[in-house]
Amino acid sequence: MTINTLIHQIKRKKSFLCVGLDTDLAKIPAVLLDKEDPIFEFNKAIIDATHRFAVAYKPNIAFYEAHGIKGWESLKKTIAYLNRTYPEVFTIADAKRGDIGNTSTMYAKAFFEDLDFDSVTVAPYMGKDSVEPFLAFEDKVTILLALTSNPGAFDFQMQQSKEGDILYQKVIKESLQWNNSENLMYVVGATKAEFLGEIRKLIPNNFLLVPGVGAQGGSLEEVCKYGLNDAVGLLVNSSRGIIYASKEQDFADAAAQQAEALQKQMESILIQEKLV
Ligand SMILES: O=C(O)c1cc(=O)[nH]c(=O)n1[C@@H]1O[C@H](COP(=O)(O)O)[C@@H](O)[C@H]1O
Repeated sequence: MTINTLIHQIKRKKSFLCVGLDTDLAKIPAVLLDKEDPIFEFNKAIIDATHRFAVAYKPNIAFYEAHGIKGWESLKKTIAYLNRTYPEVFTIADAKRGDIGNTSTMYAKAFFEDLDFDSVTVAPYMGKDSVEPFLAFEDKVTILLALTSNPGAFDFQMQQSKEGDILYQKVIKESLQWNNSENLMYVVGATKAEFLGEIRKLIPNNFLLVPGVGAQGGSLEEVCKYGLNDAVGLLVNSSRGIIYASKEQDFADAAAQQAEALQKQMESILIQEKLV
């Protein structure tokens, strides 16, 4: 899916919600555990219940890899279901990959060709040659970690060099020089909303993937205040806050209610900002 199609979907659904599929067997309803593939059954029910309110889905690959071949099969079935049933949604493989060039090419093939995700999250710290193999897929989107939501973001990303550059800002500035940088999105944690104004000065047009509302305590209003641009420019992710709204049989309805509540907040902000 192109970024223009994503923008069209955001305006149509009046939502920039991304639902995170961080599916944990210890947290899903017990009734599903007897099924042949509980992770897929859970994901399918969540997707069917929430797709009206969301424009993107983001399976976090760790939750699948933890179960070996069976987990990878659940992931394959989930992305195939999304692509077949809801081709209008944007899909994100949250894999946080990046390695020497030939290895990155193989990661890119895994997520873009074999699994056919629209995008993948990539860690920038091995530099240009580790990211360009992802950018070489011109019809796909590479999502670079800029300023992450976790407390450890201050360990390295916020460090200032002698020349005065802050590391996450250097990552953004340098990456704009790379081939096909128009296919880049950036991760900025909702817990770091106060930095979004500065970030928007560097990248007024790129989309930002913003995780950290809900369970991590980030505020949607704060994120929108500094992060919105003329094309909306935001995908705000919530995982646990939506998918684990109930551990009972009503889990899908409960997830839909949480997704709808976020969508309604987004809709009123979009209307207020005259973006829809
Ligand atoms: O790349 C990400 O999506 C990501 C980056 C970041 O800075 N912080 C962050 O929480 N994430 C991911 O976003 C999701 C957040 O989940 P919840 O806190 O449950 O909404 C998890 O899958 C995280 O791995």
